[in-house]
Amino acid sequence: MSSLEEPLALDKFPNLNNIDLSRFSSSACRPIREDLGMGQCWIQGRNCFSSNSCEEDIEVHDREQFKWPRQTRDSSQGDIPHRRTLSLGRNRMLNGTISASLHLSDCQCNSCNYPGIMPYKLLRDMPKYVKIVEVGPRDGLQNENNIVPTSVKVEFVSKLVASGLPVVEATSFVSPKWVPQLADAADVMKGVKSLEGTRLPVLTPNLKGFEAAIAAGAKEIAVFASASESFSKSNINCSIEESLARYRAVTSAAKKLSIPVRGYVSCAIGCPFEGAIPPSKVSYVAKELYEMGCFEISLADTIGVGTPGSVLPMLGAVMAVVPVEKLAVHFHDTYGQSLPNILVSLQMGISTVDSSVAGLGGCPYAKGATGNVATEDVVYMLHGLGVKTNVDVGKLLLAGEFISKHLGRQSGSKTAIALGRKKANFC
Ligand SMILES: CC(C)(COP(=O)([O-])OP(=O)([O-])OC[C@H]1O[C@@H](n2cnc3c(N)ncnc32)[C@H](O)[C@@H]1OP(=O)([O-])[O-])[C@@H](O)C(=O)NCCC(=O)NCCSC(=O)C[C@@](C)(O)CC(=O)[O-]
Repeated sequence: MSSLEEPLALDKFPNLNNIDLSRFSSSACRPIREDLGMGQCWIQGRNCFSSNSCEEDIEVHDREQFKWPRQTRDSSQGDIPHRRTLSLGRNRMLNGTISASLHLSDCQCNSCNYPGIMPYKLLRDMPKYVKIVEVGPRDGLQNENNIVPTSVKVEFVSKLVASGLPVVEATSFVSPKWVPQLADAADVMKGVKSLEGTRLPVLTPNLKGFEAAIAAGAKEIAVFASASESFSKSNINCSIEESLARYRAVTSAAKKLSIPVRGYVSCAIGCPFEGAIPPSKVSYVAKELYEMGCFEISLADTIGVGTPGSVLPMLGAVMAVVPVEKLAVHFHDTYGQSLPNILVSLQMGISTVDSSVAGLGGCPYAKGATGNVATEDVVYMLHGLGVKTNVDVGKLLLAGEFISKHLGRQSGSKTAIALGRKKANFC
């Protein structure tokens, strides 16, 4: 049996912490100081002594004016136990696009210009912890043709909570005429409100929804605007400006009750009606939501058309107006681009990721969009990178298995399918 076919114990996910990255480096550039004749090179370090001095390069970069503010993380301000320092990274705007040039230690001198530097360059800025916002019970079930019984929804949320997910979006207080799948929101809240250890926000499109959510026991809510006029009209029957006015009323009512409000920006990359959405439109809506009091802004690729090439400029534009530690990303997997998009988002400093167990999801008002990126796949990637999530993978798989069984179809998570196959082989 080859090593790839051997069962991978859940606590033994491939982890970059266990990989000796130095084996990727050229013998001429080792992770220790060496006199190489031409000078000295220290692959991890900030120093390079040679006639083509790296220190000169570093000084030049240090003096560069950043075109958008590079926010530093402060673990005392939030739940992200990770501190990022400016000395480890920089971003540059070149010809209107983002150059994610991650390290001051990138060395252009003759003796250091080796591909071996890449693993450090790309992975050193990874957050130590990523907060996963599970949206399956809301984004997932809002798009199902068959209405899922309330008792199944309650058990589904309970299983997700048991897996250690820090946030599970439980349901939506929207018009039942618009989304009949979630018409039982108040009953779902009744069933889950005693669950402890996980935040259980709900979506509210207006004051009516907010009041109903609070009456049902919600302790946290989310509002959802769009960067596309046409999608705003289609999804919530009003213009972007009208929606922002509604959300100001909601955030102001929430503030009086000390209810935290999360804000979504839908169509952050593309719109099913308008096509590509300019980053400036996304940053405008994100800034408005942030300024009205949303504690976190989730940037949603509603129809899943983004690639790292379009996600980076969008993030760059938003990071100019909203601190990076207040941002989350929300990818649908229509073109299979979610994981690379998440990876570049982490490299840009984002450490909150929305996902949906079993890859459930989609918006009834965004035709052609498929499910969200599967939580199992995100967790597998993060754990593989050595990033903590506090999620128990075994229990997460059980939650995914539970809902997939109920819906009568295979999970949309590649990780769940692969690990399920392994389990079956060894039973
Ligand atoms: C916003 C509205 C209500 C406007 O809908 P409207 O028809 O313009 O509303 P209205 O104010 O004219 O009221 C019409 C009726 O709806 C009732 N109503 C009004 N508000 C509520 C409420 N909150 N809860 C329950 N009922 C409500 C209201 O009382 C009235 O009842 P009637 O007098 O006819 O009996 C409607 O368009 C709606 O509910 N839209 C929600 C659509 C939705 O949930 N879409 C999916 C979620 S967003 C999403 O998926 C994107 C996201 C977040 O996942 C990120 C991403 O991937 O992009």
